[in-house]
Amino acid sequence: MPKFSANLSFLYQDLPFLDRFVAAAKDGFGALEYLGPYAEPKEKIAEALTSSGLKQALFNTPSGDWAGGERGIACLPDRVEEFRAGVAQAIDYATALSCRQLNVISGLVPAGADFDILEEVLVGNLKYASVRCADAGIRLLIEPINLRDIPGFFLSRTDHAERILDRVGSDNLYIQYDFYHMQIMQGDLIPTFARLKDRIAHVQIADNPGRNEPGTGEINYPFIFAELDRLGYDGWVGCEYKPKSGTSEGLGWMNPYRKRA
Ligand SMILES: O=C(O)[C@H](O)C(=O)CO
Ligand SMILES: [Mg+2]
Repeated sequence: MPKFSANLSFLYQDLPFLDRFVAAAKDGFGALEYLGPYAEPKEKIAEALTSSGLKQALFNTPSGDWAGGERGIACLPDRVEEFRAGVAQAIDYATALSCRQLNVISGLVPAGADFDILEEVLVGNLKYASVRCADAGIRLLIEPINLRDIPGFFLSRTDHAERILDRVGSDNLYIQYDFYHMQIMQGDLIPTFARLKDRIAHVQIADNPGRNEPGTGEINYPFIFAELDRLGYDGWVGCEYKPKSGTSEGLGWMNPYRKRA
């Protein structure tokens, strides 16, 4: 049976951030995730997590000026120091929240930049971060993201993610496989997942087009959930979608997967 994690950067947007924790628990999620916890002190987040009774599945390492349009800094040559300081901050928060996974957002390709140099920087940063995370008992992940939603994003395909993993050469670096992004970029969702399953530590879902709830578009999620079970995936399934009309109201798709008392 799939285990669902509520992505609080997408769900419960009508509630203040820390109130989303209990709302997710009430709706039957087992864990939560979000872009980053850094706007709040870690003690406050730990308290909200404890009150909710949920697990912290994952969050991203600091990803630059998100509101200003940045989408990660890990491939940017002039941001290496900032990236590495961010890894320390992320590990500090993750340790306080008993969170065992951190995701790295690669960054946008700057105009005129040399792609090989950016890849070199990303590989160096991931070598550094995968060791720091391993020391703290945390898995490090990278996520390919579709180029329609984020034009110019550095990492958009699984074959590129595989090459990065090979080049980093760490047994503590994994792929975050977001079915929505991969439907847009590649299709062939389950064969690709099956081939890469030992390298995938976290999956995320949303339907396409629209990035709304499962069942609102072209992706056959009942089939995907059954395949995740059949293939022995036992990680969290991150619900990273834009609810069409209210988070709780739109959770009907989850009913077949709720544990029966
Ligand atoms: O947007 C996504 O798919 C991500 O998972 C993310 O964390 C930021 O872009
Ligand atoms: Mg995602």
